[in-house]
Amino acid sequence: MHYTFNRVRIIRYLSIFEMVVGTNDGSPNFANLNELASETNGGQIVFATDDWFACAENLLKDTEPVFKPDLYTDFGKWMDGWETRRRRCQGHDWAVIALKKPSTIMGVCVDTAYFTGNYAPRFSIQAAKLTDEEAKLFPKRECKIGTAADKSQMEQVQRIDTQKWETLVPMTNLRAGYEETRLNYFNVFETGTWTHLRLNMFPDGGIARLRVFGFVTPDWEEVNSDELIDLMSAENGTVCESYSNAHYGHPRNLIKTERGINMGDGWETARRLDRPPILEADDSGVLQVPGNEWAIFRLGHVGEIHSIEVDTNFFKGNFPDSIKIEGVLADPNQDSRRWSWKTIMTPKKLSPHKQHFYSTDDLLSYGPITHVKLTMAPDGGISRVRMLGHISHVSELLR
Ligand SMILES: NC(=O)NC(NC(N)=O)C(=O)[O-]
Repeated sequence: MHYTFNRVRIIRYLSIFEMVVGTNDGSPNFANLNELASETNGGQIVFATDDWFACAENLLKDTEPVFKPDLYTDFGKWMDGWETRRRRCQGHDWAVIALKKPSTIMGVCVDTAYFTGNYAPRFSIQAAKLTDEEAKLFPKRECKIGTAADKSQMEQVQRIDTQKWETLVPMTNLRAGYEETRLNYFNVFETGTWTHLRLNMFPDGGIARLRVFGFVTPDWEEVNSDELIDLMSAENGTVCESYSNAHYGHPRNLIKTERGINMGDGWETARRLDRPPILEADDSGVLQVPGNEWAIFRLGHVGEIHSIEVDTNFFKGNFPDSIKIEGVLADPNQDSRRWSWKTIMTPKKLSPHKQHFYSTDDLLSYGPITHVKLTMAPDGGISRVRMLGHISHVSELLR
Protein backbone atom coordinates (compact mmCIF):
# COMPACT_ATOMS: atom_id res chain seq x y z
CA MET A 1 0.00 0.00 0.00
CA HIS A 2 2.86 2.31 0.85
CA TYR A 3 4.36 1.64 -2.53
CA THR A 4 1.16 2.91 -4.17
CA PHE A 5 1.08 6.10 -2.17
CA ASN A 6 4.70 6.91 -2.80
CA ARG A 7 4.44 6.16 -6.46
CA VAL A 8 1.29 8.26 -6.88
CA ARG A 9 2.91 11.05 -4.89
CA ILE A 10 6.07 11.05 -7.01
CA ILE A 11 3.99 11.24 -10.18
CA ARG A 12 2.00 14.08 -8.64
CA TYR A 13 5.12 16.06 -7.71
CA LEU A 14 6.56 15.56 -11.18
CA SER A 15 3.48 16.79 -12.96
CA ILE A 16 3.07 19.68 -10.54
CA PHE A 17 6.72 20.55 -11.06
CA GLU A 18 5.85 21.07 -14.74
CA MET A 19 3.41 23.70 -13.58
CA VAL A 20 6.18 26.17 -12.67
CA VAL A 21 6.76 26.79 -16.37
CA GLY A 22 5.17 30.05 -17.53
CA THR A 23 1.90 30.60 -19.44
CA ASN A 24 0.93 32.88 -22.33
CA ASP A 25 -0.67 35.53 -20.15
CA GLY A 26 2.55 36.00 -18.22
CA SER A 27 1.42 34.37 -14.97
CA PRO A 28 3.20 31.14 -14.04
CA ASN A 29 1.27 27.88 -14.31
CA PHE A 30 1.39 27.37 -10.54
CA ALA A 31 -1.13 30.23 -10.32
CA ASN A 32 -3.78 27.74 -11.53
CA LEU A 33 -3.40 25.65 -8.37
CA ASN A 34 -5.69 26.17 -5.37
CA GLU A 35 -5.44 29.47 -3.48
CA LEU A 36 -4.68 28.02 -0.08
CA ALA A 37 -4.67 31.17 2.03
CA SER A 38 -7.73 32.88 0.59
CA GLU A 39 -10.67 33.74 2.82
CA THR A 40 -13.06 31.38 0.98
CA ASN A 41 -10.57 28.52 1.34
CA GLY A 42 -10.42 29.07 5.09
CA GLY A 43 -7.13 31.01 5.37
CA GLN A 44 -6.95 33.15 8.52
CA ILE A 45 -4.68 35.87 9.89
CA VAL A 46 -3.71 34.80 13.40
CA PHE A 47 -1.17 37.50 14.18
CA ALA A 48 0.12 40.84 12.84
CA THR A 49 2.67 43.14 14.42
CA ASP A 50 0.82 46.28 13.29
CA ASP A 51 -2.49 47.08 11.58
CA TRP A 52 -2.27 50.87 11.74
CA PHE A 53 -3.48 51.97 8.29
CA ALA A 54 -5.17 48.76 7.12
CA CYS A 55 -5.76 45.27 8.58
CA ALA A 56 -3.77 42.20 7.57
CA GLU A 57 -7.08 40.35 6.95
CA ASN A 58 -7.35 42.25 3.64
CA LEU A 59 -4.41 40.19 2.34
CA LEU A 60 -6.64 37.13 2.11
CA LYS A 61 -9.70 38.65 0.43
CA ASP A 62 -10.79 36.82 -2.72
CA THR A 63 -11.78 40.06 -4.43
CA GLU A 64 -9.43 42.16 -6.55
CA PRO A 65 -7.99 45.15 -4.64
CA VAL A 66 -9.70 48.51 -5.14
CA PHE A 67 -8.65 52.12 -4.60
CA LYS A 68 -11.03 54.78 -3.24
CA PRO A 69 -9.28 58.12 -3.81
CA ASP A 70 -11.36 60.17 -1.38
CA LEU A 71 -11.70 57.70 1.48
CA TYR A 72 -9.73 58.42 4.69
CA THR A 73 -10.04 56.86 8.15
CA ASP A 74 -9.11 58.43 11.51
CA PHE A 75 -5.65 56.91 11.02
CA GLY A 76 -4.83 57.86 7.44
CA LYS A 77 -5.65 56.96 3.86
CA TRP A 78 -8.01 53.96 3.58
CA MET A 79 -6.19 51.17 1.73
CA ASP A 80 -7.41 47.79 0.50
CA GLY A 81 -4.54 45.65 1.81
CA TRP A 82 -2.32 45.32 4.86
CA GLU A 83 -0.48 48.53 5.73
CA THR A 84 1.63 49.25 8.79
CA ARG A 85 3.06 52.50 10.20
CA ARG A 86 6.31 54.02 9.02
CA ARG A 87 8.73 52.43 11.52
CA ARG A 88 10.80 54.75 13.67
CA CYS A 89 12.42 51.92 15.61
CA GLN A 90 14.33 48.74 14.81
CA GLY A 91 12.71 45.55 13.55
CA HIS A 92 10.23 44.81 10.81
CA ASP A 93 6.55 44.00 10.42
CA TRP A 94 5.17 40.50 9.96
CA ALA A 95 1.93 38.60 9.96
CA VAL A 96 1.07 34.93 10.42
CA ILE A 97 -1.52 33.13 8.32
CA ALA A 98 -3.06 29.81 9.39
CA LEU A 99 -4.01 27.52 6.50
CA LYS A 100 -7.20 25.51 6.90
CA LYS A 101 -5.43 22.21 6.13
CA PRO A 102 -1.76 21.14 6.01
CA SER A 103 -0.61 21.93 2.47
CA THR A 104 2.23 21.92 -0.04
CA ILE A 105 3.06 25.30 -1.55
CA MET A 106 4.29 25.69 -5.13
CA GLY A 107 4.32 29.47 -5.51
CA VAL A 108 3.08 32.80 -4.23
CA CYS A 109 1.96 36.12 -5.67
CA VAL A 110 2.53 39.30 -3.68
CA ASP A 111 0.15 41.89 -5.09
CA THR A 112 1.09 45.48 -4.21
CA ALA A 113 -1.89 47.03 -6.10
CA TYR A 114 -2.31 50.76 -5.33
CA PHE A 115 0.55 50.81 -2.84
CA THR A 116 2.84 53.18 -4.71
CA GLY A 117 4.54 55.54 -2.24
CA ASN A 118 3.90 53.13 0.60
CA TYR A 119 4.53 49.57 -0.65
CA ALA A 120 6.76 47.20 1.31
CA PRO A 121 10.11 47.44 -0.48
CA ARG A 122 11.23 43.91 0.48
CA PHE A 123 9.46 40.82 1.76
CA SER A 124 10.09 37.19 2.63
CA ILE A 125 7.88 34.18 3.33
CA GLN A 126 8.46 31.50 5.92
CA ALA A 127 6.38 28.42 6.68
CA ALA A 128 6.03 25.96 9.54
CA LYS A 129 4.16 22.83 10.44
CA LEU A 130 2.88 23.70 13.90
CA THR A 131 1.25 21.32 16.35
CA ASP A 132 -2.26 22.05 17.64
CA GLU A 133 -0.70 23.16 20.96
CA GLU A 134 1.64 25.60 19.21
CA ALA A 135 -1.18 26.92 17.05
CA LYS A 136 -3.11 27.77 20.22
CA LEU A 137 -0.28 30.05 21.43
CA PHE A 138 -1.29 32.89 19.11
CA PRO A 139 -3.13 35.54 21.15
CA LYS A 140 -6.80 36.13 20.38
CA ARG A 141 -6.90 38.42 17.37
CA GLU A 142 -9.30 41.21 16.58
CA CYS A 143 -8.77 43.12 13.38
CA LYS A 144 -8.74 46.83 14.25
CA ILE A 145 -7.04 49.66 12.36
CA GLY A 146 -5.00 52.12 14.41
CA THR A 147 -3.61 49.31 16.60
CA ALA A 148 -0.44 47.24 16.90
CA ALA A 149 0.49 44.10 18.85
CA ASP A 150 1.45 44.99 22.43
CA LYS A 151 4.46 43.72 24.41
CA SER A 152 2.62 40.79 25.99
CA GLN A 153 1.19 39.63 22.64
CA MET A 154 4.67 39.81 21.08
CA GLU A 155 6.08 37.75 23.97
CA GLN A 156 3.29 35.20 23.64
CA VAL A 157 4.02 34.70 19.93
CA GLN A 158 7.76 34.45 20.56
CA ARG A 159 7.08 31.32 22.62
CA ILE A 160 6.34 29.42 19.40
CA ASP A 161 9.29 27.30 18.35
CA THR A 162 11.21 29.60 15.98
CA GLN A 163 13.32 26.67 14.73
CA LYS A 164 10.28 25.45 12.87
CA TRP A 165 10.06 28.38 10.45
CA GLU A 166 11.63 27.44 7.10
CA THR A 167 12.24 30.01 4.40
CA LEU A 168 10.09 29.57 1.29
CA VAL A 169 11.07 32.86 -0.36
CA PRO A 170 14.12 34.69 1.02
CA MET A 171 14.21 38.47 1.47
CA THR A 172 13.45 39.82 -2.02
CA ASN A 173 12.61 43.21 -3.53
CA LEU A 174 9.00 43.96 -4.44
CA ARG A 175 7.77 46.29 -7.16
CA ALA A 176 5.29 49.14 -6.62
CA GLY A 177 1.55 48.70 -7.06
CA TYR A 178 1.16 50.17 -10.55
CA GLU A 179 -0.85 48.14 -13.07
CA GLU A 180 2.23 46.76 -14.87
CA THR A 181 4.28 46.01 -11.76
CA ARG A 182 1.83 45.07 -9.02
CA LEU A 183 1.91 41.27 -9.46
CA ASN A 184 5.09 39.78 -7.99
CA TYR A 185 5.22 36.00 -8.58
CA PHE A 186 7.69 33.66 -6.88
CA ASN A 187 8.19 29.92 -7.26
CA VAL A 188 8.53 27.92 -4.07
CA PHE A 189 10.87 24.96 -4.34
CA GLU A 190 11.01 24.06 -0.64
CA THR A 191 9.05 20.82 -0.29
CA GLY A 192 7.09 20.17 2.87
CA THR A 193 3.66 20.22 4.38
CA TRP A 194 2.83 23.48 6.13
CA THR A 195 0.10 24.65 8.48
CA HIS A 196 1.20 28.30 8.93
CA LEU A 197 2.91 31.00 6.86
CA ARG A 198 4.75 34.05 8.05
CA LEU A 199 4.80 37.08 5.72
CA ASN A 200 7.61 39.52 6.57
CA MET A 201 7.78 43.10 5.27
CA PHE A 202 11.18 44.78 5.49
CA PRO A 203 10.95 47.11 7.20
CA ASP A 204 7.26 48.13 6.89
CA GLY A 205 4.70 49.34 4.35
CA GLY A 206 1.76 47.90 2.44
CA ILE A 207 0.80 44.80 0.46
CA ALA A 208 -2.66 44.45 -1.10
CA ARG A 209 -3.02 40.68 -1.40
CA LEU A 210 -1.00 37.54 -0.72
CA ARG A 211 -1.98 34.64 -2.99
CA VAL A 212 -0.58 31.25 -1.97
CA PHE A 213 -0.78 28.50 -4.58
CA GLY A 214 -0.54 24.76 -3.97
CA PHE A 215 -2.57 21.82 -2.81
CA VAL A 216 -3.74 20.27 0.43
CA THR A 217 -1.78 17.18 1.46
CA PRO A 218 -4.14 14.99 3.48
CA ASP A 219 -2.78 12.26 5.67
CA TRP A 220 -4.23 9.33 3.71
CA GLU A 221 -3.13 6.85 6.36
CA GLU A 222 -5.91 8.39 8.49
CA VAL A 223 -8.61 7.79 5.88
CA ASN A 224 -10.42 4.50 5.86
CA SER A 225 -11.18 3.04 2.44
CA ASP A 226 -14.84 2.44 3.32
CA GLU A 227 -15.31 6.03 4.51
CA LEU A 228 -17.28 8.24 2.08
CA ILE A 229 -15.45 11.49 1.39
CA ASP A 230 -15.77 14.26 -1.19
CA LEU A 231 -13.09 13.13 -3.63
CA MET A 232 -13.43 16.38 -5.63
CA SER A 233 -12.81 18.64 -2.64
CA ALA A 234 -9.73 20.87 -2.62
CA GLU A 235 -9.54 19.98 1.08
CA ASN A 236 -8.90 16.39 -0.01
CA GLY A 237 -6.02 17.41 -2.25
CA THR A 238 -7.79 17.81 -5.60
CA VAL A 239 -6.52 20.45 -8.07
CA CYS A 240 -7.69 21.76 -11.43
CA GLU A 241 -5.12 20.75 -14.04
CA SER A 242 -6.46 22.34 -17.20
CA TYR A 243 -9.54 23.98 -18.68
CA SER A 244 -10.86 25.42 -21.91
CA ASN A 245 -12.10 28.78 -20.62
CA ALA A 246 -12.19 30.62 -17.29
CA HIS A 247 -13.14 34.11 -18.43
CA TYR A 248 -15.25 35.11 -15.39
CA GLY A 249 -14.34 32.50 -12.78
CA HIS A 250 -11.69 29.80 -12.36
CA PRO A 251 -12.83 26.13 -12.26
CA ARG A 252 -10.87 25.66 -9.01
CA ASN A 253 -13.78 27.47 -7.32
CA LEU A 254 -15.92 24.38 -8.00
CA ILE A 255 -14.01 22.33 -5.45
CA LYS A 256 -14.14 24.71 -2.46
CA THR A 257 -15.73 23.36 0.71
CA GLU A 258 -18.42 25.91 1.53
CA ARG A 259 -21.26 26.79 -0.83
CA GLY A 260 -20.52 29.66 -3.23
CA ILE A 261 -20.87 33.18 -1.84
CA ASN A 262 -21.81 34.83 -5.16
CA MET A 263 -21.55 34.35 -8.93
CA GLY A 264 -17.89 35.33 -8.89
CA ASP A 265 -17.16 32.37 -6.61
CA GLY A 266 -17.79 29.71 -9.29
CA TRP A 267 -16.53 28.51 -12.68
CA GLU A 268 -17.92 30.81 -15.35
CA THR A 269 -16.88 30.84 -18.99
CA ALA A 270 -17.40 33.57 -21.58
CA ARG A 271 -20.41 33.23 -23.89
CA ARG A 272 -19.34 31.09 -26.83
CA LEU A 273 -19.16 33.08 -30.04
CA ASP A 274 -20.53 30.18 -32.12
CA ARG A 275 -23.98 30.24 -30.49
CA PRO A 276 -26.62 29.53 -33.14
CA PRO A 277 -29.83 31.60 -33.14
CA ILE A 278 -32.14 28.55 -32.85
CA LEU A 279 -31.45 25.45 -30.73
CA GLU A 280 -33.04 22.06 -31.34
CA ALA A 281 -33.43 19.47 -28.57
CA ASP A 282 -32.91 15.79 -29.35
CA ASP A 283 -35.29 13.03 -28.13
CA SER A 284 -33.71 13.06 -24.66
CA GLY A 285 -34.34 16.80 -24.35
CA VAL A 286 -30.63 17.66 -24.36
CA LEU A 287 -29.90 20.57 -26.67
CA GLN A 288 -27.74 19.82 -29.68
CA VAL A 289 -25.64 22.93 -29.49
CA PRO A 290 -22.20 23.31 -30.98
CA GLY A 291 -19.27 23.57 -28.68
CA ASN A 292 -18.71 23.02 -25.01
CA GLU A 293 -16.33 24.06 -22.27
CA TRP A 294 -14.39 21.65 -20.10
CA ALA A 295 -12.19 21.44 -17.01
CA ILE A 296 -9.97 18.58 -15.83
CA PHE A 297 -9.21 17.85 -12.18
CA ARG A 298 -6.62 15.56 -10.63
CA LEU A 299 -8.04 13.90 -7.52
CA GLY A 300 -6.08 14.02 -4.28
CA HIS A 301 -6.25 10.23 -4.19
CA VAL A 302 -7.35 7.48 -6.57
CA GLY A 303 -10.97 6.70 -5.81
CA GLU A 304 -14.39 5.48 -6.91
CA ILE A 305 -17.35 7.84 -7.09
CA HIS A 306 -20.77 6.96 -5.68
CA SER A 307 -22.78 10.14 -5.94
CA ILE A 308 -22.43 13.61 -7.43
CA GLU A 309 -23.76 17.09 -6.66
CA VAL A 310 -23.75 19.88 -9.25
CA ASP A 311 -24.67 23.25 -7.76
CA THR A 312 -25.63 26.15 -10.09
CA ASN A 313 -26.06 28.52 -7.10
CA PHE A 314 -26.37 32.17 -8.31
CA PHE A 315 -26.19 31.19 -12.00
CA LYS A 316 -29.69 32.15 -13.09
CA GLY A 317 -29.43 33.66 -16.56
CA ASN A 318 -26.19 31.89 -17.39
CA PHE A 319 -26.36 28.28 -16.14
CA PRO A 320 -25.18 25.70 -18.71
CA ASP A 321 -27.75 23.68 -20.64
CA SER A 322 -26.17 20.40 -19.54
CA ILE A 323 -23.19 18.78 -17.86
CA LYS A 324 -21.36 15.54 -18.69
CA ILE A 325 -18.88 13.88 -16.32
CA GLU A 326 -16.05 11.55 -17.32
CA GLY A 327 -13.21 9.90 -15.45
CA VAL A 328 -9.93 8.15 -16.19
CA LEU A 329 -7.42 6.08 -14.30
CA ALA A 330 -4.51 7.86 -15.89
CA ASP A 331 -1.45 5.98 -16.96
CA PRO A 332 1.35 8.27 -15.79
CA ASN A 333 3.56 7.14 -18.67
CA GLN A 334 1.03 8.15 -21.29
CA ASP A 335 0.59 11.58 -22.86
CA SER A 336 -2.59 13.05 -21.30
CA ARG A 337 -3.98 13.76 -24.80
CA ARG A 338 -4.17 9.98 -25.33
CA TRP A 339 -6.07 9.14 -22.14
CA SER A 340 -9.31 7.31 -22.86
CA TRP A 341 -11.97 9.00 -20.80
CA LYS A 342 -14.89 6.87 -19.61
CA THR A 343 -18.33 8.37 -19.09
CA ILE A 344 -19.36 8.46 -15.45
CA MET A 345 -22.50 10.49 -16.04
CA THR A 346 -24.17 11.05 -19.45
CA PRO A 347 -25.22 14.67 -20.18
CA LYS A 348 -27.81 15.86 -17.69
CA LYS A 349 -29.89 19.00 -18.13
CA LEU A 350 -29.28 21.67 -15.50
CA SER A 351 -31.59 24.23 -13.90
CA PRO A 352 -30.80 27.73 -12.62
CA HIS A 353 -29.61 28.44 -9.05
CA LYS A 354 -30.11 24.89 -7.79
CA GLN A 355 -28.31 21.93 -6.19
CA HIS A 356 -28.66 18.87 -8.47
CA PHE A 357 -28.07 15.51 -6.78
CA TYR A 358 -27.19 12.34 -8.70
CA SER A 359 -27.11 8.96 -6.97
CA THR A 360 -25.31 5.76 -7.94
CA ASP A 361 -28.35 4.89 -10.13
CA ASP A 362 -27.70 7.98 -12.26
CA LEU A 363 -24.04 7.04 -12.84
CA LEU A 364 -22.55 4.48 -15.22
CA SER A 365 -20.37 1.77 -13.78
CA TYR A 366 -16.65 2.41 -13.90
CA GLY A 367 -13.63 1.60 -11.74
CA PRO A 368 -11.20 3.69 -9.72
CA ILE A 369 -10.12 6.98 -11.31
CA THR A 370 -7.35 9.54 -10.84
CA HIS A 371 -8.88 12.36 -12.94
CA VAL A 372 -12.31 13.87 -13.58
CA LYS A 373 -13.39 15.82 -16.66
CA LEU A 374 -16.42 18.10 -16.48
CA THR A 375 -17.92 19.21 -19.78
CA MET A 376 -20.62 21.86 -19.82
CA ALA A 377 -22.61 22.55 -22.97
CA PRO A 378 -22.52 24.99 -24.45
CA ASP A 379 -21.09 27.46 -21.87
CA GLY A 380 -22.09 29.26 -18.65
CA GLY A 381 -21.47 29.01 -14.93
CA ILE A 382 -21.47 26.34 -12.21
CA SER A 383 -20.85 27.10 -8.55
CA ARG A 384 -19.74 23.80 -6.98
CA VAL A 385 -19.28 20.11 -7.89
CA ARG A 386 -18.96 17.47 -5.18
CA MET A 387 -18.33 13.76 -5.66
CA LEU A 388 -18.80 11.43 -2.73
CA GLY A 389 -16.80 8.24 -2.98
CA HIS A 390 -14.14 6.20 -1.32
CA ILE A 391 -10.41 5.98 -1.91
CA SER A 392 -9.01 2.93 -3.68
CA HIS A 393 -5.65 1.23 -3.57
CA VAL A 394 -4.67 0.46 -7.11
CA SER A 395 -1.01 -0.51 -7.09
CA GLU A 396 -1.73 -3.39 -9.48
CA LEU A 397 -3.43 -1.11 -11.97
CA LEU A 398 -0.69 1.50 -11.87
CA ARG A 399 2.19 -0.91 -12.29
N1 LIG B 1 -0.85 58.90 1.68
C1 LIG B 1 -0.57 57.75 2.29
O1 LIG B 1 -0.96 56.72 1.82
N2 LIG B 1 0.20 57.81 3.44
C2 LIG B 1 0.43 56.83 4.40
N3 LIG B 1 -0.42 55.70 4.29
C3 LIG B 1 -1.75 55.80 4.53
N4 LIG B 1 -2.52 54.73 4.29
O2 LIG B 1 -2.26 56.85 4.94
C4 LIG B 1 1.90 56.50 4.51
O3 LIG B 1 2.59 57.26 5.13
O4 LIG B 1 2.34 55.51 3.97
